[in-house]
Amino acid sequence: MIEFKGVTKKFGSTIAVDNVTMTFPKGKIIGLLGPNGSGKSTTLKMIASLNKPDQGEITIDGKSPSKETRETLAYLPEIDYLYPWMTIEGAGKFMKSFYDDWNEEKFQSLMKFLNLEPQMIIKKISKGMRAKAKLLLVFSRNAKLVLLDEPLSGIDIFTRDQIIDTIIQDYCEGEQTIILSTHEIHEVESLLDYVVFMHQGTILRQGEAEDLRSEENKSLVELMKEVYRNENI
Ligand SMILES: Nc1ncnc2c1ncn2[C@@H]1O[C@H](COP(=O)(O)OP(=O)(O)OP(=O)(O)O)[C@@H](O)[C@H]1O
Repeated sequence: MIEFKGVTKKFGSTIAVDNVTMTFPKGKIIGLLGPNGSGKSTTLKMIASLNKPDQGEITIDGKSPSKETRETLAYLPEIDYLYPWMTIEGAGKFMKSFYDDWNEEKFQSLMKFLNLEPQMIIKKISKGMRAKAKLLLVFSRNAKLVLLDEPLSGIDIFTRDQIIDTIIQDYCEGEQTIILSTHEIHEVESLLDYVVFMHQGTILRQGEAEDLRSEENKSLVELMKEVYRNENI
């Protein structure tokens, strides 16, 4: 379980996350949803211990984000962080040297599933392939907590389906927690157990996807449109 208590993060005069108190439940696929600039990436970076809150406290199973918690989580950043000169296989070896939870068997089978080749060089492959390579490196670890920042951004619909299939392929409900940020909820609606709607650094609404759907008698896409319409977005 990840808890935020009065968490604020500022960049100069911009308040990226504004006094947020909330809980991300364990063992679920959680959608962190919201328009551009609502604070999704900053939230994920603070969980990944890449940014520190200016105020408040974050705990992951009772521990503050640190080098130790970072080693047990897998984080897919929005940016292209892969070394351009590396091959897919080389990138795998690189990650393997860092993480004890690396699963070589999973790496090999997922590489085939994603139609990636060991000798492909990162700088020579397409953007969609690089997105798949990033996902390959994240899901080749047996991490209990997976943070995916905009995994579908700029990816064509065929590759999107493959990425969604990868996310659910080995997902073990109750054991692994996946938090994924996106503003493209229609693509991931069927995947999500739990949703958090963010806007201007605050949480507008959160809850079990099923409960929200039945309470409101609406799909999450319709609900999201309504939530943000009320905020005049
Ligand atoms: N390193 C930074 N320096 C300055 N401002 C930042 C930095 N990171 C985020 N911000 C600002 O904080 C606010 C929240 O940004 P954040 O990237 O968390 O939002 P987001 O919901 O992930 O947006 P997007 O969907 O566009 O990725 C924005 O106004 C952004 O410009």
